[in-house]
Parts: sequence; C-alpha cells; structure tokens
Amino acid sequence: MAGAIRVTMEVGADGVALITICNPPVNALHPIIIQGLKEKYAEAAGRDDVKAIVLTGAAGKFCGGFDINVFTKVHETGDVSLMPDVSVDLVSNMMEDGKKPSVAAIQGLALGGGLELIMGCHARISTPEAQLGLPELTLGVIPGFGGTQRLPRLVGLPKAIEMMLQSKFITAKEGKERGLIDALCSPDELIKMSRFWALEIANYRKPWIRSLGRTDRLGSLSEARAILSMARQQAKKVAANMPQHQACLDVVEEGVLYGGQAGVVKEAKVFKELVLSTTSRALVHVFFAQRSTTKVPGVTDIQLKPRKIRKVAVIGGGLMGSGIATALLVSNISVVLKEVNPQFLQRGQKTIAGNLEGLVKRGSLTKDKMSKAISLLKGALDYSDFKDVDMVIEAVIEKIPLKQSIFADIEKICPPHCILATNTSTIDLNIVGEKTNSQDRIIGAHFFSPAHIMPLLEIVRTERTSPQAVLDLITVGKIIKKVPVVVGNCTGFAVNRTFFPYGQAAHLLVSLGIDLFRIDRVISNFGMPMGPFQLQDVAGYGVALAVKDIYAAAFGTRNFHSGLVELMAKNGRQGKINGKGYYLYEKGAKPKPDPSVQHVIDEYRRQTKKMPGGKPVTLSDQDILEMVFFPVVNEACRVMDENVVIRAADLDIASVLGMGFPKYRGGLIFWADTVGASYIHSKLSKWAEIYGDFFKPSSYLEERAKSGRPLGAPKTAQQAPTRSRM
Ligand SMILES: C[C@H](O)CC(=O)SCCNC(=O)CCNC(=O)[C@H](O)C(C)(C)COP(=O)(O)OP(=O)(O)OC[C@H]1O[C@@H](n2cnc3c(N)ncnc32)[C@H](O)[C@@H]1OP(=O)(O)O
Repeated sequence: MAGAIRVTMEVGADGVALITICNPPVNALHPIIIQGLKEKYAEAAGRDDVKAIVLTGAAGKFCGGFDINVFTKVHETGDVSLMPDVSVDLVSNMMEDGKKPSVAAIQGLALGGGLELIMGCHARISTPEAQLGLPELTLGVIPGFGGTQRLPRLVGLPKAIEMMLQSKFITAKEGKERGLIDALCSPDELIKMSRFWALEIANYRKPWIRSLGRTDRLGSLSEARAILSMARQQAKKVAANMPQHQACLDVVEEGVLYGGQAGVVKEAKVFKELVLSTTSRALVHVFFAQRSTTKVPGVTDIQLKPRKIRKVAVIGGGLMGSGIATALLVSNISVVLKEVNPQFLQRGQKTIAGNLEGLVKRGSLTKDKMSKAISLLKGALDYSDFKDVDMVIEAVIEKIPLKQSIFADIEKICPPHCILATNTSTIDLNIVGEKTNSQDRIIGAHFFSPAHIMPLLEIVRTERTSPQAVLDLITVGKIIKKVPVVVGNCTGFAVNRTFFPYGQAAHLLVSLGIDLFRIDRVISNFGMPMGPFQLQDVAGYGVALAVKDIYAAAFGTRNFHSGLVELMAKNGRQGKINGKGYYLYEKGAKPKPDPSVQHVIDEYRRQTKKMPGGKPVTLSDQDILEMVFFPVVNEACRVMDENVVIRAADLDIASVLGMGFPKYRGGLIFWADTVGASYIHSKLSKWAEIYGDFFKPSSYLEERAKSGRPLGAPKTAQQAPTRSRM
C-alpha cells in the first residue's frame, strides 16, 4: 500500500511482526487502514516466521478512532454498508481469537475504535500519559468495535459506564491501576517491551487473555442491574433528548445477561441504527464544523505566519476584563491589567485570583500552574507598561467616547506591530477606531461571559482589518483554548445579532398572554441551558437596557419594542444580582419562579394591549418554540446573506458555543434545515400578517423556501452578496 495512508508490517529476527497504522495526523481508521490491518493480520497468521504480533501507531500516536469522514458519507448516502466489518471480522476473529498473540504498543492516544482495537489484543503496554477513551457518544453513536463489551470486562462496569456515557478520557497511568493497561514504560522502551511481552505470551510465560471471555470484573447480576438502573436514571436527566445513552446501556446489559458474543452482535445492530439518527448527523456535523472555523479564506490560506504574542495588555478589570486576563494567564501569556484607580485595579486582581482558584477547585488547573499564572500578571494605572505589548484587549464599559479616547491613546503608546482589539459586543469597530490611523490592526475580540470558561471567541474584522491581525488573533484564540469564529462588522456582530429576536420573541409572547415560565420550560425542554427569561435574570437587566436603543436603531420595523425590563426594574427587580427577577435566587438553591412577578406582567399586558379582545391567545408548546426560534433563524438568514459569517456552519458553532444551542441538534442552521426553509417561511409569513414585521421573512429565507435549497448551502454565483461585511 503506497501513500500517506497505509499499514506497514516488519517481521523481526525475534519472530515478532510489528504492524503500524500510518494515517496522519491521528491515525484514524480509514477504510484503507482497516483493509490494511486485515491483510497484515492474515499475512502474519500465515507466515511461519511470525510467532507474535505487536500493533502500534506511527508518529507517536496510537489511533484517534474510526475515520469520522465515513460517518459523513453514510449520512449523505444513507448507506450503512459503507461501514466496514471490523468488530467481528478483525477484532474478534483475526486479533482476539487469532492463533498468534497480539500486544498493543500505545502512545499519545487510543480513542474510540483505536481503544477498541487495543482491547482486542492480548496485552496492552503504554506510555503513562497516553489518553484512553471511548468518545463515540459525542458523535451520536455507541462504540461499534466491541468496546461496549470489552471495556466493562477490563475496568469494571461503573468505570466503563462513566467513560462511555460521559466520554471521559483517562490516562494510561490510571488505565494501569484499573486493569486496562498491563504495563507502563517510556516511549524509548515501548516497542522493545511490547515485543518481549508478545513473545512471553506466545511461549506461555504470560497469560493469553481474551477480554471478551472475561467475567471476573462484571460483579454479580444484581449489582450489575443496580448500576445500570442508576446510570439509566442519570442519563434520562442529562441526555433527555438523545437516544445513544440509553441504547449504550441496553447493549452493555445484553452482554452482562447473555455473554460478550451476544453483546457484540447487539452492539453492531444498534450501532447501525444510531449512525443514521438525526442526533448522529447533527453531532458529526458539529465535529467538523468546529474544526473548520479556523480555515479562513484570504487569511489562513495565503502563507502568512502567525506572530508570537507574548505579552497582552487588558484594559478594564471588570467581569469581562478579568475573565479575559485569566484565560490568557493560564495559557502562559503575560498580562498587564490596566485600571483607572487602585481600588478598581485591586478588585480586578482579586477577581482574577478568584477565577484561578475556581479553576483549581474544578480540577482544571494545578496549584503550581495557578502560582505561575499569578506571577505573569502585572497591574497598571497608566500606559508605561504598554511599550512592549503585542496585543491590547480593551474591555471597558460600552461608551463610545471612552473607547475612542482609549484607542487614540494606545495607538500612540503601543509598538506599531501591536494588535488593538476591543471586546465590545455591540459597537461598530469603525466607530471605535475612528480617531486612529490604525484601522488595519483594529479588531474585535468578543469573548462571552465568563470569559475564562466560555469556549467561543468571536473575532470581528472590518473591511480594513489586516489578514495578519486576524491570523494572530485566531492563533491566540487557539492557544487559550477557545474556538475562534471570524465574523464581519455589524450591530451585534454574528451572535448577538442573530439572537436579538430570541429575547424579544419571548417578550412578545408574554404580551399576547402566554405564561413566561411556560415559555422558559418549552425552551429548556428543547435543550437550551435555560429559558430566555432566566437568561435575562442571569445576564442582568443592564445588558438588555444598554442594547435596546442600539437594536431599535439598527433593526427598524423588525425590532420588537418591549417595556417589560423597565417595568421589572421599576418594581425593584434586577434579576440575579439582587436575587429577585422573574425568578427568586437564594444562595445554594435552584432559581424558583416568583409568582409575585404576575402583577408586573399584568401591568405590562395592560400597557402593550396586544391580547386580542383582552384575552390571552392559545398556543401549543410547538407554536411557542417556533415563535421564539424562527425569528432567530430569520435573522441568521440575513447574517448569511450579508456575508457577516464565512459559512453557515460558523453560525452553527457560534450558536452552540455562544448561546448554548443544543449541540445534538447540530447548531441553529443545521436544525433549521431539518425543519425546512419552506415550513419556517410559511409560519413566519402567517405570523407577520397577524403580529407584524417582527416575523416578516427575509429575502434569503424566501428564496431558499422557493428554490428548495437548504439554508446552510453556500450561495450560488447568481446570488451575489447584497452587501459585503468583510
Ligand atoms: C466504531 C467506532 O467505535 C467508532 C469510532 O471510533 S468514532 C471516532 C471516535 N474518536 C473520536 O471521537 C476522536 C475524535 N477526535 C478528537 O477528539 C480529536 O481530534 C483528537 C483528540 C483526536 C485530537 O485533537 P487535536 O489534537 O486538538 O486535533 P484536531 O484539530 O481535533 O484534529 C486534527 C485533525 O484530525 C482530524 N481527526 C481527528 N480525529 C479524527 C477521526 N477519528 N476521524 C477523522 N478525522 C479525525 C480532525 O478533523 C482534524 O482535521 P483537520 O486538521 O483537517 O481539521
């Protein structure tokens, strides 16, 4: 087999055949690799000079699992036969039941199908830090090469269920403690030790163990039943709208009750059903969409090299500024935090320390790394430390004159290569940079709160932002473990602009007489982390009030004016900040709907006079869901039409990571396409007639509804952009 994708086999004088998987960058199990493995195993079985086999991966990685591109092909064609038979043909028959022992030599990672291959071997030798896991459920399927059966038999039922249902990776070091790995060694010793081990098994000096036949780690039937029942209840709570969690437990149970072979047979059947599910289509789409956001035409494909960003100045130590500083510090980037007075500076430094301690408590940062992060932070009350910074991120309040004067100052003080970024969530970047001559290095770095935790980084560029500045910010984004999405400059940019109708639709529904807690319930049952009213409580009413006029000016007749937040504030309610919003907030307790908010709602309805004949309208839960989300989809269509995003999939990722849109629905546009443009258009048209322009379908939606082309499909040549944002 030639080319980069291949399986090689070398037979040593010791009689060990070293079979190596080569498919950069993660040695995924492409059908060519599977075919190659079958050929090499068949050859090794037939050769008299081969006594034992060592299976490994090239370039320091064992294997990242089955090639997920094949899932995409299955989704496109509906043809499950594109999945090669690996479970029985290769893992059970050729490897585990083969006449010559196999030992896995593991480095880097063994995930999904990769881990399943090693569990079909008779022993596993690994470097200590290698990552082991079965993350198939994150792709809407279950392990399909025997993993649901062999993992419980190697590490016990509770740990196997945790690893599969939570897609949790463990290190090989932990794997050794739990019985998944037989021995640990350094990378230099790996192949030598694995060869030795394989020969020891061949010569019956070490046990020849077939994982699938084991029962010693499964516990008694009653114990297994209790564990499975608990796992089922837990899965009902955390994965209510997904089929793969319960399905995985059913398959595990089959093996516990009727033996490993029966489990493998059921696993194959269920896998084939799940791979065609809407959930799997959605999750596989998100997997690739997330990895495509950093492919930016005109930026990442023109041979530019990212410059090193060693030191960043953050202006403003409020919630956002301290969160951004925290994210940079934990990734070993030096930060100068600038504030206007010692009290504010101290408050910012305290918030950063609190953020870091929180990360330590969550187990995502060690104490040593926390001390290192603190040592990289310097406080400042003036610009003297800005002379050698590579990037500035301004995170002060949303006041145009303040931002303009900051940018005029930093342009003079910072070195000419320094990137001048703003964390504004609404203000036009051309206005922010109006008083400078540095439009090419002005860029938006829009983080989401809390900035050290939320994974999305919306990178906003204007027509004049240089590709180098965009590339540098993408690179910083990756270093600080964010998912960067590059968007154009407009009111609210991609995320807040797309979602401006989300809260407004909820207010409109309340004005029509729908119970606000019911709206929140419908939206959370759909899979959002919380409903729009709870979100407003949590975000604080200040945000809603600050953007109100900006949205009204930008979105004209499609903007729904609601006075509800003002009324809430007038009644002494500020949301979570003062413990009293639509919900009541008490420390340590879940938010409780506040029945006394009803008099504010009654007043709101009296003022708006929207209820026909003074009576509440009757709507089903589905109507509510659609009346909240279809206007959001409609605005997303405008965002795509105006080229604010490069591709529809970027909006999917932005909606998942920025707004908590359920990942298993594939993101906003992917979901909208499962509903259908024509249906969405017909519903919006009907509501526009009854309730006005808030629902009026955009021309992009109308065109897609007529042509039958999916909303997510790229524009055709005839559909020239109405206005370019980038
Ligand atoms: C039947 C079986 O049970 C079914 C299965 O095995 S399903 C597959 C199970 N495996 C997985 O889910 C692992 C998926 N991969 C990952 O989690 C991560 O890619 C990783 C931890 C392996 C590496 O992460 P990281 O170093 O950050 O690199 P990342 O950017 O994600 O991936 C590098 C490239 O490899 C690709 N890749 C990673 N895993 C892949 C896979 N299993 N199949 C195909 N491509 C894969 C990515 O798409 C990316 O491609 P690109 O450079 O063209 O964008």
